[in-house]
Amino acid sequence: MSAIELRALVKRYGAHTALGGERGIDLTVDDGELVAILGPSGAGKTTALTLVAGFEEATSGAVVIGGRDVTRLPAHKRDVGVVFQSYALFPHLTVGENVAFPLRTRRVPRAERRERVARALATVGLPGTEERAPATLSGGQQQRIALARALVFEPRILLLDEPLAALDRRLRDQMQVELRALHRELGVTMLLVTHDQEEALTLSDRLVVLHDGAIAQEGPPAEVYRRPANRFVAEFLGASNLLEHDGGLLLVRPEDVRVSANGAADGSGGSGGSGAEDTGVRALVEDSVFLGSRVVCRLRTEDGRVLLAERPAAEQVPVAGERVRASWDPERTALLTDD
Ligand SMILES: Nc1ncnc2c1ncn2[C@@H]1O[C@H](COP(=O)(O)OP(=O)(O)OP(=O)(O)O)[C@@H](O)[C@H]1O
Repeated sequence: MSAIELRALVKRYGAHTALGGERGIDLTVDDGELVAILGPSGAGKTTALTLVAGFEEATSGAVVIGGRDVTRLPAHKRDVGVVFQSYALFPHLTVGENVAFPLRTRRVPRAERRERVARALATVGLPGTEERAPATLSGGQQQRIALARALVFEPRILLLDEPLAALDRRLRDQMQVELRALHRELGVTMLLVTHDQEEALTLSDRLVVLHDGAIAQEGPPAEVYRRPANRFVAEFLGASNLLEHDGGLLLVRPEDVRVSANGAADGSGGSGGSGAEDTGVRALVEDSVFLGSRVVCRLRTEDGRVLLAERPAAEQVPVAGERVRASWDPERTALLTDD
């Protein structure tokens, strides 16, 4: 059964349509799935979550949770846990009291409360912190407490709005891994909102790209990345070379651009050899930027176009001023037609 269903969902604020465009949003999230909603600022991501959570009421359409129409049901009756970017812990309450909060409002008896709080804190890797004040914890720890608070009443669905945005890069990477592990362990359905494409690609089973309140594309992350429906999706998901081709735009991801010394035979080494020579172009290396494990080269083709190539730093990488040949496997490209 599907965990969440959005049916022709629309939210307007006055004359402004925040979500739903002309036809409304249709989206199904399966039981136990982790779906990421990705989009730029103002795309309607938070609006979508607040409608599922019940913090705002839909203008039209329906929200169905576990087969039940909850469109007009208040938030606390929806069996949905929510985690926001700013951990929003109550500063005057201890960690234990913070996590116990949803159990209190649900009138769970004291002894059971204590047990479930301890379990939730252990789940997020912070056992025994009940008596601490939130202010004595790091940002990452506070975010884990917020997660424990959302999990403590064992909701069927967890909504996460930019849950890692306030954390620094290293902690964010670590928490991404932990969130995935938690998702696997608990089997809870997760709907996550982010504007960070890497986070969405890393975390989700399925990706929904929002643009101006409408779904631009949805699908498994690798598929959306490799076969974007249009230019907006292609560029939003990562660096893109877009080349005019037969009345369409040919997408070549920078990591698929091979660079070899000018004039050298291309496609050697048995990498499929499917016509790589046909797509090879001569270019000048304008710049070569070292990124640790990778190097990004900006190439200028003979007809004046810029081409980005991203190569593993372990490879022989060309330097600025070098003349090279750039090529790619046609099978690794996608033709964008609907722009
Ligand atoms: N309470 C509100 N009143 C009026 N307009 C609103 C309200 N909430 C959101 N909007 C508008 O609806 C649109 C979608 O907003 P929303 O917050 O859902 O976008 P978002 O994709 O989450 O963006 P961000 O990544 O910046 O949070 C925006 O144009 C926003 O200004």
